[in-house]
Amino acid sequence: MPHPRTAPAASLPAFDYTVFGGTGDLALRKLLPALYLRDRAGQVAAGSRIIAVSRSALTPSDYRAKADTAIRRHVAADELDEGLLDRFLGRLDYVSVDATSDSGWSELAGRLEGRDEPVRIFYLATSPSLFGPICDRLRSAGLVTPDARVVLEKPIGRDLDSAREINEQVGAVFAEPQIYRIDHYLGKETVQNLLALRFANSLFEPLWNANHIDHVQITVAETVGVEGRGDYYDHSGALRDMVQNHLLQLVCLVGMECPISLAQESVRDEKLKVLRSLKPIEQDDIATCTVRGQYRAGAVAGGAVPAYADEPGIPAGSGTETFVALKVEIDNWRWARVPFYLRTGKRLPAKMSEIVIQFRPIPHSIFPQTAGELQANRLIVRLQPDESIRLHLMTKEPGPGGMRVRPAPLNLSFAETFGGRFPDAYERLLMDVVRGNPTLFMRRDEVEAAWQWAEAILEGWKARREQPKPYIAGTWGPSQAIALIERDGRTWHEDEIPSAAF
Ligand SMILES: NC(=O)C1=CN([C@@H]2O[C@H](COP(=O)(O)OP(=O)(O)OC[C@H]3O[C@@H](n4cnc5c(N)ncnc54)[C@H](OP(=O)(O)O)[C@@H]3O)[C@@H](O)[C@H]2O)C=CC1
Ligand SMILES: O=C1O[C@H](COP(=O)(O)O)[C@@H](O)[C@H](O)[C@H]1O
Repeated sequence: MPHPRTAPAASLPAFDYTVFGGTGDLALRKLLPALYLRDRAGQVAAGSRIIAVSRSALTPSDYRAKADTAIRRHVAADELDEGLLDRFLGRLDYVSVDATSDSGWSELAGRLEGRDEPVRIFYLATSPSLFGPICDRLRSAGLVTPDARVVLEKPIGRDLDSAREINEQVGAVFAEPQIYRIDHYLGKETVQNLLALRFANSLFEPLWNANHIDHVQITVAETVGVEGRGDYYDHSGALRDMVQNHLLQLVCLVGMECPISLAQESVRDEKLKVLRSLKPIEQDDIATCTVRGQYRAGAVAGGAVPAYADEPGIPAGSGTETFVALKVEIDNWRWARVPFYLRTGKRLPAKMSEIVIQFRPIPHSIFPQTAGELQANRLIVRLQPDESIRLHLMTKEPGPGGMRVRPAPLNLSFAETFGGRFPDAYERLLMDVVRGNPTLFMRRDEVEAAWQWAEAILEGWKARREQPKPYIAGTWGPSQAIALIERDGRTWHEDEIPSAAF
């Protein structure tokens, strides 16, 4: 019987969310559905507005029609309610503004004038090259009030220098506490639960170190290809798109010390220490600690899919990686010589993200060989789908006939325990901005520390002219990724992949 979820829809202040890039894929597919769902949950205060902005010449009612279509497409049918959708659409407005010219700014200012009460938020869902120009013009238009907030979508740059430049440009207009850099993985329920698992239980923390943990695996696997974002993706690749941000944030949450509280700076301070302790992967380590891959044509979920090179928007002969596997070390007392094996890729056999904590074997066995093979304990945190936490323990096989042991899981399934739907990451994060809580957003120093570490890998690949190794779509990446972990006498955890995880 699921435990009833009791979270009340906390009352939040009214807001004016100005969404630059309001006609783009991100706004229509993620942001509007998330705001609609929060409105449906009763969290959007009366008088709140969403002002979409882009260059397209649309009237507010054209935009509402676009939003209506997008919400109907991207929100589950049982969460659509005609009355609530109408109310939500009534909160939407649209202004045509060009971020790179004077066009439209006075109209936008007119929309926000006299609205001192609601929380003023600017969400920049545009190319990062527009972040600086948009902030400059917001300032010139007199729209940056002391309490205004700005939300920056990833990617924040494509290397350390460009990230610094963007941070400088935005920082010249907004103070750091006003800046919310999104990493949507931090908004996922199961990712936040890592804090609860580690620091709301006394069971694991004494064992959470190099004395008891043999290694950690983090897999973020996707079945999709580049989904019409070929132009962006080909300039990015898996290391920039997924590792520099999402996977490193997961490493931080697994690896960090207990923060002194959940207060915003405490958590971010601890994550920063992990990022700064990451052992640099130098050029000489590239061959043993990294694998780049690119998918060839194959089959995913029973359907044929083209090679990356044949996806729309991908130039012939592209050397961009769609898969990365890494062996990473955190150079500190807690994690000395404990490898963190990371892998992520597109067109893999399943959509599945999980963290595996592999404990060390027992120091001495009292069991005869006939009892069966003793396997070391393993904690598996399934982030998505089928969110769960499983602890593999050695257990006596019931029945007479001597002692036989085998591994069996203690299984905490989120769906069975809590029931209901889990809010999408954007729902949580968009409301945290309204709340003024930046804990689940990245601070400038975190982003830059992550780039500094990731950049060494990019430079190593460049210096060695490392071409991506081919893998067939629908497989777990190039064979070199298997070798990366097997060289150390370990294997990737792949035995509990749900067949329906597409
Ligand atoms: N789509 C996704 O799932 C994700 C996207 N991101 C990032 O978010 C950003 C936006 O992505 P996405 O929505 O996919 O991109 P799109 O290309 O779909 O949208 C870009 C938006 O920016 C607007 N725009 C472009 N130039 C200007 C300008 N000069 N002035 C004002 N508006 C402008 C476009 O409208 P118009 O042409 O009418 O001006 C459009 O609304 C990118 O940096 C992307 O990497 C991050 C995570 C996920
Ligand atoms: O940020 C990104 O994340 C998505 C994967 O997110 P998920 O929530 O579906 O796991 C990825 O497809 C995209 O390329 C990347 O930009």
